[in-house]
Amino acid sequence: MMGALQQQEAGVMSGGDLNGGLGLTQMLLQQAMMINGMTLPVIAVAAGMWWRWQRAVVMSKSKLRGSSGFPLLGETMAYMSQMGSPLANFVDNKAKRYGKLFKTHLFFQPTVIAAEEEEVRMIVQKEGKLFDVNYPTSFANLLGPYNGLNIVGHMWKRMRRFIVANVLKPELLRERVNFIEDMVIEALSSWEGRTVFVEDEARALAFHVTALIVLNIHPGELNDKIKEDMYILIKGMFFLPIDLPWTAYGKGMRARERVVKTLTDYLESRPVKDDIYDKFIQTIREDSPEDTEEMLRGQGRDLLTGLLFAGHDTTAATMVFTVKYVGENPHVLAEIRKEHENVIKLKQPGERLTWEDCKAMSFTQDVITETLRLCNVSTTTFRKSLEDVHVGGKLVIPKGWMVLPYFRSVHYDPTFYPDPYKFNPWRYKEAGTKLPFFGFGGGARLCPGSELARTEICILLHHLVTKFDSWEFIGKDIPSFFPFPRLSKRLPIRVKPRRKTVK
Ligand code: HEM
Repeated sequence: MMGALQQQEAGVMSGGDLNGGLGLTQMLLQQAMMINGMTLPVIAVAAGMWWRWQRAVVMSKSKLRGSSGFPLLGETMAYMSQMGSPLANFVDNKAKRYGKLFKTHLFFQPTVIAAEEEEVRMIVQKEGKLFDVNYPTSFANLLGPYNGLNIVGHMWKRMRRFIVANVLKPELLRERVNFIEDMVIEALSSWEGRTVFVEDEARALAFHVTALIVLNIHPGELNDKIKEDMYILIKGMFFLPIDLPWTAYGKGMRARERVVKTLTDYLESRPVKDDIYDKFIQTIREDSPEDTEEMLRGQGRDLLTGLLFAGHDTTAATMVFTVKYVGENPHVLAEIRKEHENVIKLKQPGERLTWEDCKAMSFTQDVITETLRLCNVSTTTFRKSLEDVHVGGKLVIPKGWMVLPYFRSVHYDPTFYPDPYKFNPWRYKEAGTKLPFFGFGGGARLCPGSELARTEICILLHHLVTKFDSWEFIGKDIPSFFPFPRLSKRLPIRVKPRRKTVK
């Protein structure tokens, strides 16, 4: 006669439902409890000890110093709790204790964090050789499996080449400058005499620019629909992938379904074809003739979703913090205004701002760099080691570990940035040499949208400082930095019109 366990296995194996729907695991648990009330706690303790031992074995492979924290969670909670603060408490404290290259255990993975400039640079520069991207599963689920941040090797190189040559090429972006300027002028035309929430304005502006460049659509109903769902989707990316109706991730997944449907409907009915989507699909079709139509469409859609994500919230957050820092520092406002008024003086009446003007305004560019240094849009990025990495003959990063090059620590390192919490755009000129800056990442994955983002912010600043004398902050805003830099009140301001006009 078959024992109870064998019968269960037979039932499960044959897809049967012998015990009113009970699965094998539940039956095993039930039996364990029936045998002895003490068995379950014993199994739990033994499993915990085995797991700790396993983890200790894995962690000991790296000769770095560090700690592995609690069972299962490791040091994830401590790491996450610092994310809302502008300061890297967790990383700084660990670096003080263990050195600037240390080991820990995060998101169920043995991890090395690099907080020293030299190692941070090495990690981003060895992309595809010693390291590859390793973004959380929630990114792939919400942005789509073919999005640029989750693909590697040939597929990634092909997508990147395409983006650089067809989407973010300076010649193409040059043509968009008038459109960006028109949008800024229109937005600012209603700012006088009311409280303006800069975050709302910046998010709308940055989204409209990205949507025009990526989808070729202008502000309107379709644009608003995608924008609202993209906000929900993006929020979900930074939480554990637990798909329940009330979790941020679950809401993000529903928003993704809506974005995919909206995009699919739009792509089928759009009046002008031969756009980014079509060109990309054509590129892949020629390169990988074995890909099915469904795969091609998926890759096309994920390219669009990935760009909509990468392009707008990052830029919007930087706009908001630029307005905050410039408004709080009258001497910076005066200097930036001088630079922008000089540009106006050299122009004929009615002549427009150009891409070249923006690139040539060095103080403005330093203001943007300083904002990105302080406001932490990108605190780190996610990598994994492709092979054992040795430093000084010691195995420090074993193959397959998660690696976080910590940009924020470099940006706040007083060796490079004296008085690091001070907003000081002059530091770039004074330093003489190039300061280490990872606001747009580094190496082969360096942000291809940096010039577009800088131009958008420059145009916003141009009209802000030449139309308004200053802006007053309404109430006290509290900054938070997770998942993106935000201000608790969305930066409400009241502008003071400019009394003096140039020329
Ligand atoms: C201030 C605004 C922005 C910031 C701070 C920013 C930051 C970054 C960073 C740090 C990375 C590197 C990620 C990594 O190494 O894992 C990156 C990649 C990327 N960014 Fe940006 N970005 C901004 C604006 C934009 C814009 C406007 C676009 C385009 C519309 C864009 C498109 C991309 C793309 C496609 C990638 C992936 C590149 C690759 O994997 O090869 N970004 N960005």
